[in-house]
Amino acid sequence: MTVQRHPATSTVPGARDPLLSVKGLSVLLFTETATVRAVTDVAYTVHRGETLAIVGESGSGKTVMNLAPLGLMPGGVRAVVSGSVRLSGEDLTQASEDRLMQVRGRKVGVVFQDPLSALNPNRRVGPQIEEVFRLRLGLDAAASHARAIEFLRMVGIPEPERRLRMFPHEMSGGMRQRVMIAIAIAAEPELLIADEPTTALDVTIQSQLLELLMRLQKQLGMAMVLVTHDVGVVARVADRVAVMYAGEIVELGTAEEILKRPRHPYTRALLAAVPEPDAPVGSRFTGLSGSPPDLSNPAVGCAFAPRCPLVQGECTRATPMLTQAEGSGHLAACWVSTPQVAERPTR
Ligand SMILES: Nc1ncnc2c1ncn2[C@@H]1O[C@H](COP(=O)(O)OP(=O)(O)OP(=O)(O)O)[C@@H](O)[C@H]1O
Repeated sequence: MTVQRHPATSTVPGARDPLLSVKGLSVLLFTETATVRAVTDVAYTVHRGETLAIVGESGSGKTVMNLAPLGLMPGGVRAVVSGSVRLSGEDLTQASEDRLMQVRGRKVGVVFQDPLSALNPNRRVGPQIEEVFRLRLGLDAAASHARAIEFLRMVGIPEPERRLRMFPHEMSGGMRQRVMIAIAIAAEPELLIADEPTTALDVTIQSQLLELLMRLQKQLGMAMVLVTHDVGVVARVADRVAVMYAGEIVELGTAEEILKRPRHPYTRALLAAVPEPDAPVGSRFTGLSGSPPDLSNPAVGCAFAPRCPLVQGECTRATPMLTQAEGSGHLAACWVSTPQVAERPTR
């Protein structure tokens, strides 16, 4: 087996420079009818070998935050990215399109929710995987074929030679997702971004795929950013959690802190229906009453204020910045729950 851990992954999270360091990241999307402030001034880090879960309601900016800096915007919408996104020190916001393509293939692997949209339905699976090894690693046809078999085995697909001859629609959803995972890790990336990788599957398959991701992460020494709606997944997999609301990170801390002692009223509301910190996989965050704000027309103050049970005067006057609570590494952006919170400069 040629697959090995990245050498630096014996690092304890926090002990060295982060693998990914995001600062002041904002993303504007220009649609035909509006300018959407999809992500506003977010900052976070991901250390080697660590798993950061990103949670938040639909439309809160989780996908755009992760994919726009890599030049991957669904629907071909024009995205303007500002701030810095450093991967092993290299600022991706300054990278050329060619360089981003290399980064996507070799340094960062991406697994999407729907593998059917990422696989070509008209081609057998084998050539699609083999192509990845040829293009990303420069292997010849025989070596690519051997590697494809090796990687299908690694992601738990039995009889890989036979599966390589199948079309995507001949496989189950879980198996297709395993194929996507094999493609994402083909170049043994340092970072795996998994955007709701198990959402469309039944709970047993979800659990198996999570086990697989956790095993591969250890084996390859990858860091993982996992976008999820499932509190059970967070409890099982995440080291740290970032909670997003209306394009902003409103709370950031260890999984234990966030699940046991959430500070932001939004996080508390999300967790309300599943308060046990060791919720089983399949326990989704709740639907909250009210709707998130229109990101093409942001209001003054805290974006959650119109839905917040703790709202007070300050909340509709100024935007709270993500601020560390005294004596902990746990950050929240809330005037009420985090007394030392700072005001965000006007946008
Ligand atoms: N291709 C696109 N064209 C126009 N607007 C988009 C596009 N993709 C995302 N957006 C907008 O950007 C904002 C953030 O969307 P994003 O997909 O990042 O949210 P999300 O939190 O990942 O949601 P979900 O959990 O449903 O995947 C939303 O207002 C969304 O409508």
